[in-house]
Amino acid sequence: MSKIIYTKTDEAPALATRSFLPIVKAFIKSSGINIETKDISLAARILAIFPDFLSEDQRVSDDLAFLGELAKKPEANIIKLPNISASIPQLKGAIEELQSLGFGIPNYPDKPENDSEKDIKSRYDKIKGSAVNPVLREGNSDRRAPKAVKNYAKKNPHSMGVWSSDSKTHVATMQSGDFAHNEKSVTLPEATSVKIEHTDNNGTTTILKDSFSLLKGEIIDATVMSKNALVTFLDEQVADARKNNLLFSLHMKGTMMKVSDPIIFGHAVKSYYKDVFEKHGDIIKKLGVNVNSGVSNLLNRIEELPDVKRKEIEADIDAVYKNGPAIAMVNSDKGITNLHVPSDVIIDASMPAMIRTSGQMWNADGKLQDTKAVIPDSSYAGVYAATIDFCKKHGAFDPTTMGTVPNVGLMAQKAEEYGSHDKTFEIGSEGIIRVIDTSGNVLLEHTVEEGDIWRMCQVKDAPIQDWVKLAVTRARASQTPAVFWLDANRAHDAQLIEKVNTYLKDHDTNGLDLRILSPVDATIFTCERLKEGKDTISVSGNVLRDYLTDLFPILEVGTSAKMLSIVPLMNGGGLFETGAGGSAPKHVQQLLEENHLRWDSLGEFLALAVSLEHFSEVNNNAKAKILGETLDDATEKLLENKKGPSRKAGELDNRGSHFYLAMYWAQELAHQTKDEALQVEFTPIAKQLADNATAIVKELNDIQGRPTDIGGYYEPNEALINQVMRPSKTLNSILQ
Ligand SMILES: NC(=O)C1=CN([C@@H]2O[C@H](COP(=O)(O)OP(=O)(O)OC[C@H]3O[C@@H](n4cnc5c(N)ncnc54)[C@H](OP(=O)(O)O)[C@@H]3O)[C@@H](O)[C@H]2O)C=CC1
Ligand SMILES: O=C(O)CCC(=O)C(=O)O
Ligand SMILES: [Mg+2]
Repeated sequence: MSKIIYTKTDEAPALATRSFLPIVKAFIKSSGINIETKDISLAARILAIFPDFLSEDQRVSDDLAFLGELAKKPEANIIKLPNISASIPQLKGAIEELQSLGFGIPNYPDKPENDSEKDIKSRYDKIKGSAVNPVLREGNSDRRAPKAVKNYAKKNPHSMGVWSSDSKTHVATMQSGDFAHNEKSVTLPEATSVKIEHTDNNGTTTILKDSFSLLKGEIIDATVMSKNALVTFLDEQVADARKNNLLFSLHMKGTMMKVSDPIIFGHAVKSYYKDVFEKHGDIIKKLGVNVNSGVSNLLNRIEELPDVKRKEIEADIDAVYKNGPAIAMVNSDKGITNLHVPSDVIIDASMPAMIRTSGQMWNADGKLQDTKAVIPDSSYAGVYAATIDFCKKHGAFDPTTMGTVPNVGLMAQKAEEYGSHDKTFEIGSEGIIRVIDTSGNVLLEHTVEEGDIWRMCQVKDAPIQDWVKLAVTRARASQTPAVFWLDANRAHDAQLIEKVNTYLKDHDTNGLDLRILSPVDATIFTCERLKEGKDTISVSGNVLRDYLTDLFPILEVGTSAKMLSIVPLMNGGGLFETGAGGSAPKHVQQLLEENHLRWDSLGEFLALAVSLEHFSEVNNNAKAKILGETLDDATEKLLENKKGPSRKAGELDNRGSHFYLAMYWAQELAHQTKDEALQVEFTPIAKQLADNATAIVKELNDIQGRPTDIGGYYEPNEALINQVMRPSKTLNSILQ
């Protein structure tokens, strides 16, 4: 019999799991549904790849590999919570914590000096960045705001910063020399294998990637970001921000684009702190500073220097801030800047948050200020530029009246840019890069210079067919116009457009409003409709899937955590993601400081309901269907009664909202009449929960306002974390 797999992840979602999962288990126990937990936290993923460094009893199974295989099977039913996509500083933090707990795992070698270190680094690099989602996502993406969520937002709008037409905020992006402008693309007429070669100016050829196979109909593309063009662009933007008194901010995806974007981030660090790097270049080099990990790496490394020298460099860093431009802050109280670590400012969440806040970001004085949003590659920057222009012209969107933008995203089987890590290279020397097939044909070729970033992407044909089908299905089911966000002038998109036109013919599209528009035109079209209260499905590639499923939800309902996020797996299984947002590290901090967890598990409630529905269909289990339906009703009631977590200690938090969900769920089960056994089982439970509501909420709120301890960040202590997340004796005993 199949089961539901629940993932254990990191940070706020993992805390929430300790409170929510016991409730779920108690509710489904009598219905013949098995739930099993798989640990894909950063810590578990590290331990899983170093069995040879661990004692027998410390070893853990590779749950991610297991789930990756499961995702390809029809019986898959996985509830996937957000996990950390680790930047190098986070990875090192996790390693240090695990070592301090007695796990003998090796350090991360920044510059491996022998084969053993190379092996260690390559193992760690597989865990780095976005390493979970691409493995599990064996299907395309269907993300939308459920009606109940949308209605709640209309009645209880979140705050929206006003937009004025004289805002100086703007997007700065490259006009040439970037990935967008250098892209080349072909569709393969037949299956083949290709290798990637670099030939330098002396004719010496190096294999960058050995032969790997490609399928018939697969679209491949390759492109290059010129280092010189990038550095010139960044220098100009720093100067322009200074001149116009704008905050300098950089927005990119250092986690998902884990090879290319940290390099670009490093160039931005060097550009912004140019005076420091010019004056102290030798020492910085000697210290082995890794700029790609952000300015925090420089700050940590100079700690090793004698006081006088360290103070001199610190003074020069301060001078950079003084001479400007001012830099956007992640946390102005703690002096954490936009360039501290590459994982703090992630474009999918950072740009929408800024657009929601009148186009402003925080400066060092803790005040909001107009911003230059630097998005080096121009492939998708125009979407944000067009949204900002729209807000300047029409003012901020109004959550009480605006429409909604569901997304159908092409993402299966590591589609497009997000699958390019193993084919991305920082170029060592001037020359030519070629993608060559087994017959010696050159499929793609670029002239490159030292320091350029070259990458190749693929998207297979079957996922494209599945994506087109999903788009038509959603357009039909919701009777909503759907726009393919594809740019006929972009090499990759031009190939994709041909396929879209071909595969649309496989479906009945009669009466549907389906269009293909460039991302900028699609933004304008969608925003105009959105403002008028009309809905428009965005059908997009993998990067825009990521960007748009934060952009519109954050504007519409305040956070992407409230999204229903389904991945119908191509082999028939279901992957149910919980919301579209991340793991919000600052929520953990608040829990530790004041024992209040403001993480909202709404996305998890929605995901569990669809997972139960899927379970019922696959296993012919009528009870699972009822559990799913009643859970949805309970979620709606939770929204109506405003029992989501508050931001303030002493008020209802994540744990309290779980209690209310449990109570409403029990009440719905007690009221339904389709299954008598469930009704009989849950009637007394509903009564007990309701009778004890005041006491339970008091137990859950009274403990707040004081620091608490869970014994670790990446690998918290199980006993402590369970205690902290389940503090109500009354609730625990009812669940029992
Ligand atoms: N699917 C996955 O596994 C994903 C993982 N990530 C990872 O998450 C981490 C943080 O990413 P980041 O870009 O900061 O994005 P987050 O979504 O974690 O945070 C952005 C902001 O959204 C709000 N928010 C998000 N989720 C919730 C929730 N459930 N309840 C309440 N508020 C919420 C909070 O804002 P506010 O202050 O306005 O309340 C939060 O500060 C990174 O490690 C990233 O790689 C990111 C995206 C998806
Ligand atoms: O996997 C990740 O790092 C983030 C995923 C993400 O942001 C998304 O899918 O929306
Ligand atoms: Mg995202």
